[in-house]
Amino acid sequence: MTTTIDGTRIAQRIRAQVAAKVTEATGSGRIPGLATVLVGDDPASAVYVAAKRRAIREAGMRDFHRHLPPRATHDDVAAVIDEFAADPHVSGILLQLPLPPQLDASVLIDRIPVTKDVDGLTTGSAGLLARGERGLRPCTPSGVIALLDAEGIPLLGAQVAVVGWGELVGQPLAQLLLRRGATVSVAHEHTTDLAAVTRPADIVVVATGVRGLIGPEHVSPGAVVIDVGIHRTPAGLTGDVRSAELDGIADRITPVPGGVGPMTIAMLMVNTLRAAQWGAEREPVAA
Ligand SMILES: Nc1nc(=O)c2c([nH]1)NC[C@@H]1CN(c3ccc(C(=O)N[C@@H](CCC(=O)O)C(=O)O)cc3)C=[N+]21
Repeated sequence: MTTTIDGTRIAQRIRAQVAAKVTEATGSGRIPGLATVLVGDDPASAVYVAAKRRAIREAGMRDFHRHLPPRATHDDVAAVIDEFAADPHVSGILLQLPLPPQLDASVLIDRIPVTKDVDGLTTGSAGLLARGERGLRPCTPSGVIALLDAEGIPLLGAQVAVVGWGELVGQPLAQLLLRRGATVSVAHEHTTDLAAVTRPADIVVVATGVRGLIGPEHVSPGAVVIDVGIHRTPAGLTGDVRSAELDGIADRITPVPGGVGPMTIAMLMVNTLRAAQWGAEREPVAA
C-alpha cells in the first residue's frame, strides 16, 4: 500500500503555527511584512505571487507589493529593491522568478540584504548555508525537510538520492540533508545509470524539471518518493515522477499538486517571521 503524503495539510499546520507567533509579535508592536516584486505578465508567476500574498495576509503579516511592467529596466527593479531594503516595516523581500530576458536575476537578487532574503537565494545566503551558519534557507528545500520531519521519516543515517542539481532546489537540499546526517547521492537527468543511484535510496527526491523522469525502474519497494517537479499539461498538473506506476512499490509519495508546492509557501511564511525576528535583533525599533 502506497500512502499519499498530504502536503497541503502539513503546510496548513505550519502556517497556523506562524500565524500564532505573528499574533505574539504583533502584541509587542512588531508586525512582520513581506514585499513581493513581480516583473512582467507571466501568468504562472502572477498566480504564485497572488498565493504568497494571500498566505501572508492570512498569517496576519503585512503585504507589500510592486508590479513592474515587462520592459522594466535593471535600474527600475534595483530602485524598488533598494526602497524595500531601507523600509523597516519590510522584513523580507521576494523577487519572483523568472525575470524578463533583459534583466540579470543573479545581480538583482544579490541586491537583497541577506537579513531580508526570505527566498534564501542570494550569494550571501548560499554562503551561510554552505558554512552551516545562521541564515535564511531556500523555501522549497526547507519545505522538503519539513515535510519529511512532519511524516516522522528519519534523516540521520538515511540514504537519500537527490535527483537534480539546480541552485533553487537540488544543491541546497543536498547540503541541508547532509547537515541532518543523511548519506546523500546527487544525480540528474544526464546520469548514465540513474537507477543505480536511486534504487539503494530510502528517500528519493526529484527536482529536475523533466516530466515523468522517475518510474518504477528507479525505486526500491518501501522507499519514500518526493516529487518537486511541476508541469502544466492539458490534463492538469503533473510532476517529475510517474506516480501512478509507483503505486504498490513506494511506501509514501508526494502528489502534484498538493505535495511540495504548498510547503514552499509555508516555508516562505516561516522565513518572513524569522527575518522579522532577525531584523529586530539587529536594529531595535522603539516601541
Ligand atoms: N523568487 C522565487 N521564489 C520562489 O519560491 C519561486 C519563484 N521565484 N518562481 C517560481 C517557483 C515555483 N514556486 C511554487 C510555489 C508554490 C507552488 C504551489 O503551491 N503549487 C500548488 C499548485 C498551484 C499551481 O502550481 O498552480 C501545488 O503544488 O499544490 C508551486 C510552485 C515558487 N517559486
